[in-house]
Amino acid sequence: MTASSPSRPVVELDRLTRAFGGRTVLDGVSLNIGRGELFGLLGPSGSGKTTLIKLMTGIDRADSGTVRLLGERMPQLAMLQRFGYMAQSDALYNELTARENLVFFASLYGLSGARRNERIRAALSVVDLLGHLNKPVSAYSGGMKRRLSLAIALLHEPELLVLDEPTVGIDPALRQSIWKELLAMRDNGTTIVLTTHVMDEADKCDRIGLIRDGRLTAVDTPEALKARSGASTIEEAFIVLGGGVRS
Ligand SMILES: Nc1ncnc2c1ncn2[C@@H]1O[C@H](COP(=O)(O)OP(=O)(O)OP(=O)(O)O)[C@@H](O)[C@H]1O
Repeated sequence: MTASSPSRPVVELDRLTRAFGGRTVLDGVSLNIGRGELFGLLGPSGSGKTTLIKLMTGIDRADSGTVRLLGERMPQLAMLQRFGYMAQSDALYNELTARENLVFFASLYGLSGARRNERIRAALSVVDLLGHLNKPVSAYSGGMKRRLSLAIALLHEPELLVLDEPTVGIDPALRQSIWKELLAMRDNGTTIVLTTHVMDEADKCDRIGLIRDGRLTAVDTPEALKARSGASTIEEAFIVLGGGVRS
């Protein structure tokens, strides 16, 4: 299979291990995610979700194991143009306006001219920030900063989106419209990997990975996880299948 083979998984994680100060935080995580899949990582606080996302995107390096995104071995700087990443803490320039932030990231992604302006408007419209384009980010609320971070991740229409808690701090109406957009992108073939604590969001994913103490305890569709655990909700399935309760 070549790196760009359409049948090759978009995300390939093989036996990833990561320890901090002698404490193992990820313990042999292997996972494949296919093209056009919406995959949710669900786990209690401290279970290793963000660490896994950081290894996936090349922000951090595994102690052992390998990561391939879109067939390419990570970490690799050139890959930044091929996926969109939204970190848990917003990586924004506070002294710049939203537009200036977007122009900066657009240049990193190689977007310019009319196409750049068109993509800036489209991404801001998804997160309902068009009316705040020229405000400095320092005047944004926490939720607005999350929304701008999401717009940056979507800016270059990447074939893979990796989103760490994308809807935290976002009100329910906008959360719903963002989910509509995510599902539409998935339907158009975008692969999406996200972390969430919101059970009804997990239910919307094609597959969910339950993570606890740095291990994937179950990976399946929401329906199959519920059936397997005899639960009627993802929340119950999560507890039965070793996801534990969020501390
Ligand atoms: N750079 C680091 N140095 C030391 N410990 C770390 C580091 N990064 C993460 N950890 C530890 O690794 C564990 C997993 O953290 P991680 O952020 O991946 O969890 P999480 O599942 O994303 O949690 P949350 O849902 O609260 O964001 C935690 O115990 C955390 O304290």
